[in-house]
Amino acid sequence: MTALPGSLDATTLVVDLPESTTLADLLPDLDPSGVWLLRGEGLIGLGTAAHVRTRGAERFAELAEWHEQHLAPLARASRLPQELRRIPGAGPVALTSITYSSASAADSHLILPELTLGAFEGTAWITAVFRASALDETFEADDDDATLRRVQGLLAKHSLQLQGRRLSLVPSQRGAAAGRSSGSAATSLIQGTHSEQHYLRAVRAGVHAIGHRRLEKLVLARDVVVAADAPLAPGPVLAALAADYADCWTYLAGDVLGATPEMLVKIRGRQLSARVLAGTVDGRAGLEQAREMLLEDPKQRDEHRLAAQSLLDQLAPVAQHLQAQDPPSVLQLPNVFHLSTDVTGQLTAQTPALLVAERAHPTAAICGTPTATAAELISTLEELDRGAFSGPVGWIDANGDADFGIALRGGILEEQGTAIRLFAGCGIVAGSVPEEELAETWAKMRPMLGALGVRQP
Ligand SMILES: C=C(O[C@H]1C=CC=C(C(=O)O)[C@@H]1O)C(=O)O
Repeated sequence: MTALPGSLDATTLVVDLPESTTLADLLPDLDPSGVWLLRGEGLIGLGTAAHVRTRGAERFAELAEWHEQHLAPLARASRLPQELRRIPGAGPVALTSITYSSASAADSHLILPELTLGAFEGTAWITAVFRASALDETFEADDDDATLRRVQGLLAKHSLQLQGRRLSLVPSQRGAAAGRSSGSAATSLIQGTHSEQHYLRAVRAGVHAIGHRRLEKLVLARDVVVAADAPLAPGPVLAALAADYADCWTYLAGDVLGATPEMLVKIRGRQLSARVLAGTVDGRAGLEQAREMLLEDPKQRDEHRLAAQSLLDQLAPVAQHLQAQDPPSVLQLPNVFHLSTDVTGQLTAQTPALLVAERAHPTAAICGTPTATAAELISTLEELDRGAFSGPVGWIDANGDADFGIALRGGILEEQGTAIRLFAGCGIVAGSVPEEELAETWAKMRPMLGALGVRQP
């Protein structure tokens, strides 16, 4: 585990965004280090004050320990303006992505941005984090003018300015990040780790294993690569996702980015909630047809039931009053429809948020039932390192409030940003048809392919 040592100091200010501008509207002109946005609101991290990287079976525990030792004290030490005190994510906050598997060769990340832009229900703020070692000798922590000068310096570094309370882009910097965007880079689709034939064979083998009662469900994923002739800038790609998939959580943490419709677990004090998805119909179907195909198909209902049940079972040791919506509803997205179950509950003890996420992960929406059997078969049949794909992604604030989505409908930047590996998986149950599952993986990759300007095969 690596992190920047030295003590940290944070300042949070309430700001106004320009007229009719959301955080998402700023994205094309920014070079973010972390993003979490829903319907234009949420968090955009810029730069890095501290970056924790870790791997292996202890990755959740190590990130939780860093949170406890460094982020939690920062909240106690920094003043939060009165109107922000009840806002989740206001003040010092870290963006995180955690690998699906403990065996992954990829890092899990906790990133504390040096500057965070936040917006929630119409209130906007900025949080600046300074490393104490970087403070100049004359700086006095209680000197408001000096603090403001430091904040202005950080804003300028990220092409932003503050005039009174009004936050805006420095006009000459507009389009700076967009200059490196997917729009200006030519992109092409190339094969991922394996061929489509490999995926069809894996699904067949999965159905066979289910037929022999080794397990009830498993989720099999595949990857493709989008190559670019220049480094892709996350800002414009994320802006396109946020515009087209406003009902999904648009995310960036470490090198993973995308727009996910699935919430693994959201924590607010002792309250928790989740949105479990499983069961899919292509978005080209009409709503009425999709409702019938999802709600009245025992195969889809079974696939979904197993996913919802896995979350309830896995959270049971740390939560009480767990309630799952029944029957599930149908979630309509531009590319697909899903069966969806909202879950609510209450934590029984002060379990650290990252350890709650560890409990919840992996659900049968991305692994299977029973979990251990499915996980083992997935690693044999997929022959992929999923990295951050299908792992928890989101943010955690200093008080321990957190959003952990599941990193779906996204990709992982590679080769200094000149390539991005897209992943998609499908729940396989008895009766799954390999060709239909392959088509579903393409439907699930549609958001990223569109944002990257790649025509879908
Ligand atoms: C594993 C993925 O989606 C999961 C979430 C919703 C529906 C799913 C399905 O119907 O197979 C998957 O369980 C993915 O998008 O790669």
